[in-house]
Amino acid sequence: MTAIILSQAGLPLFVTAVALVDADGRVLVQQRSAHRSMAGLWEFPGGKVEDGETPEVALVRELREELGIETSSACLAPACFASESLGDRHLILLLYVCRKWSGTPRPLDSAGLKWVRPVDLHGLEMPPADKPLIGLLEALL
Ligand SMILES: Nc1nc2c([nH]c(=O)n2[C@@H]2O[C@H](COP(=O)(O)OP(=O)(O)OP(=O)(O)O)[C@@H](O)[C@H]2O)c(=O)[nH]1
Repeated sequence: MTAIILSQAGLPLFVTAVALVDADGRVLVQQRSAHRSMAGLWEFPGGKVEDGETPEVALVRELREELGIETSSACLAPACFASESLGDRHLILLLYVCRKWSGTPRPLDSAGLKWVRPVDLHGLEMPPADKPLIGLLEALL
């Protein structure tokens, strides 16, 4: 059982993200653009869960906004999560796996996209919260 630690600033920050997996077993990552925190790092597409949203609804929205693709909650399989301090907030990062969507991903809100084999995620510069997720994802895919 994992305890969720509340920061003094309030509730943890819930972020929902996805490993889109293609027919060759590769995973899509996007590069954070220059104007954002952690610029240049590679991350899984996704974002903050807004008030009134489930993590799945938020992820469907984020994939439309960030990549221009369509999927549905039923196509999002919960995979693993990370629990990491961001300093002033505590991040809970929920990672899903998705193998079914329509459209071709485009970098609508990032500096670029690339498809990588799960083992090659270890060689990418990713946010600290993502590091423990890589091995878990490798074991699942
Ligand atoms: N989408 C996504 N966010 C991640 C990952 N790993 C990770 O630490 N995060 C963090 O989760 C938050 C996601 O917020 P967001 O994508 O909705 O918004 P944002 O980048 O504009 O946030 P910002 O205010 O930190 O710049 C960011 O603080 C981001 O750094 C990841 O793999 N994917």
